[in-house]
Amino acid sequence: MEVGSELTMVRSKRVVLNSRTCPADIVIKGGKIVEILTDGRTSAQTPREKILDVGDLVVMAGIVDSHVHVNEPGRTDWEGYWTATKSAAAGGITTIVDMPLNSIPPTTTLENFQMKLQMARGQCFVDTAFWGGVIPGNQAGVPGFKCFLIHSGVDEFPHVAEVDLEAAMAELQGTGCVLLFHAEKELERVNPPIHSEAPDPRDYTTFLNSRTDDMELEAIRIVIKLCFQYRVHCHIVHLSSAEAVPIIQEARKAGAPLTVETTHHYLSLAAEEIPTGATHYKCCPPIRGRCNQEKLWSALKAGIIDMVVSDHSPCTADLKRLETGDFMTAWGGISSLQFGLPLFWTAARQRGFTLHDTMNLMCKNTAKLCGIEDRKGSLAPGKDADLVVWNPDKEFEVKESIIYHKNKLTPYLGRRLYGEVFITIVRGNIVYLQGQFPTLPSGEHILVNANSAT
Ligand SMILES: NC(=O)NC(NC(N)=O)C(=O)[O-]
Ligand SMILES: [Zn+2]
Ligand SMILES: [Zn+2]
Repeated sequence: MEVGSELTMVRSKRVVLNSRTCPADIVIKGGKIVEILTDGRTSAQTPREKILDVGDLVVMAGIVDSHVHVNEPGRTDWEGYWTATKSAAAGGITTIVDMPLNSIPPTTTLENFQMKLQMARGQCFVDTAFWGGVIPGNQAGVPGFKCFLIHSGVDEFPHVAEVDLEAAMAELQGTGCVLLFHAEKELERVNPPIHSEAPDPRDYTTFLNSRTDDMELEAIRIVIKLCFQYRVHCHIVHLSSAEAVPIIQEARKAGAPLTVETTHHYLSLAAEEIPTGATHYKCCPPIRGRCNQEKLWSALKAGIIDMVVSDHSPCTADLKRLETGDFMTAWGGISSLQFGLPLFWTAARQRGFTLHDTMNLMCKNTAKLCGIEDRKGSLAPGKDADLVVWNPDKEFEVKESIIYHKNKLTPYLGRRLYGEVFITIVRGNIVYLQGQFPTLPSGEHILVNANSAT
């Protein structure tokens, strides 16, 4: 079986279905799943050609990573569609959803959106969807939105004030669209800590103390208030502080249309292990302590956190300031797109999470957030034949030679992970086969609209 070929059936002894993991034949036609045959059933449609039998390898719905910064156009040297979607394919991710910032121009107008689509065309190894962006004054209608309550890290994507949010949410009322929040807020410090001498910027705790839990908590309180006030689906991206879990839980119990994600960094890394000057670990909100990490895992297990994404946010190596190790001026963002599944699984398998939980947290719920669950995120007749074939029991090392995204600078270099991806299939096409890629990318561009995939 060679890369690029269009399959007609995938057979495995371990297919992750909605209710169980079992032997099954997935019959594919025209890029769609037409039948899933279990319990030894065959059907008249069982095809005779292009059958891929993967034996005991796990077959799961392709991952939908709803939080990826592809910085093309404008900062393609940070990350572009070719390298980002190649990295996604190598990681079993069959759809990425591109954030509206770090590209120049940002996706804050329909015209800028058209430009993004143009740049993505013919460069995508996997399907690519797009979020729009809300910044002060642009409450124009674009599908699905992201906004910041604190400086975004790039000047061309300013953060919003509550008054901007009120306008945006009034515009969104009744549209079924979701508003995503980078929920951190600068706080006036009544009596700021007086330091005898300036804290060392190379020391991770200096950065950690500049992005405290209460900055997330205050921002999330505002999101919850607006969520109730306007009854618009609000989504908190990359939750880092577990201190916010109780108020999120309480708001959801009270019926707030609120969802929340966390990222692989907060689940796999802890402040205590970040070396001095290791600015490739810098992201906003920051990676917090081990105790916080355990509470995030508990919230994930309890279903209070709905999904796990990468927040792949690369930049050029120089912006990471590794030579000075200055956390305060280094770019905030971690590269990790390709390793999401093994990162999550390596830790989750020890905490009693199942393959089924993994599919829910990384495929089904993220597809639902983006309004593309009718065609992505789980295995069922009628859905796109997006599959990842992987071995949960196979350990491998993150080596620079296997990293496909542009910025090879990731905190996970050298780490040994469980869950090697072998084959990635997008709409019936093999787009990755153990280190090989098709000559022509096959990804298509999906407009993210909470109402429908167009
Ligand atoms: N401009 C960014 O890419 N920001 C991102 N940076 C992080 N997470 O450190 C983000 O998601 O906020
Ligand atoms: Zn963010
Ligand atoms: Zn982000």
